[in-house]
Amino acid sequence: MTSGADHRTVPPETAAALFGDRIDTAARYAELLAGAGVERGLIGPREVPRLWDRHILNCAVVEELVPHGADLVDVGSGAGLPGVVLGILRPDVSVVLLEPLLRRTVFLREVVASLELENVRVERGRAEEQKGLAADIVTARAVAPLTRLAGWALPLLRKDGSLLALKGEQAESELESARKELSALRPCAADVIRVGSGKVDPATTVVRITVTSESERPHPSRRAAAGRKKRGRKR
Ligand SMILES: C[S@@+](CC[C@H](N)C(=O)[O-])C[C@H]1O[C@@H](n2cnc3c(N)ncnc32)[C@H](O)[C@@H]1O
Repeated sequence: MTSGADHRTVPPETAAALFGDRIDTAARYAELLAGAGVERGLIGPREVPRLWDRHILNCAVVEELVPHGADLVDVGSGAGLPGVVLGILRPDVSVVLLEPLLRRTVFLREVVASLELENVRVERGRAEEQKGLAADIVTARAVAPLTRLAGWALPLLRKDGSLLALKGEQAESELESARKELSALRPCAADVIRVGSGKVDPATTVVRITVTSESERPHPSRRAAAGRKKRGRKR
């Protein structure tokens, strides 16, 4: 994959502070997004001047919520946000970029190879169809409404693992209206946090949903059957 230097993708000072010795790799990713990413329609041309502030840095600050050595699945990775950014910043974290669309997985594979990201791999598929993935962290940005997203992500998580959904200003109200459905999916705790204050403006809003039990909540019909069985035994 070729990439031309583009003055609009020169990293701002805040980027150097956040990425440290990974800044050159992050800058190459910005060039790939602005070049092949735009040419192939993975990112809109109008996003190029705000690639760093609105996309890369906004995703990078989520890094502080990712435990050391975590297995991370980025659902609906698209052009690699936030998964590629987190993979660049955190070589200790194993990242799976999960994306159903062929065109996007081709781009993602080229990015991973070009940036030599040994801790990142690409899986083509839909989140709700995954059987073999087990994660400590699932990330998602601009993929689906919270309840649908949680329905896909919570089964992928180990106990104490978290879904980190990057959301906009409506995060609190979205979470409040989703709470009942969330607890029916799997025992979990949820909150809204803002990360990166002083590093990005505005700070990134994340809905965090943490799985609090090993087992999945049984399907209501199975719960009813189990109840009948128990009552039957007493008689
Ligand atoms: C609006 S894009 C966002 C891409 C990227 N996360 C970002 O913030 O730029 C939504 C992405 O989710 C993917 N997607 C849609 N349904 C999905 C599913 N069921 N499982 C996994 N990914 C899905 C789409 O193919 C698309 O790449």
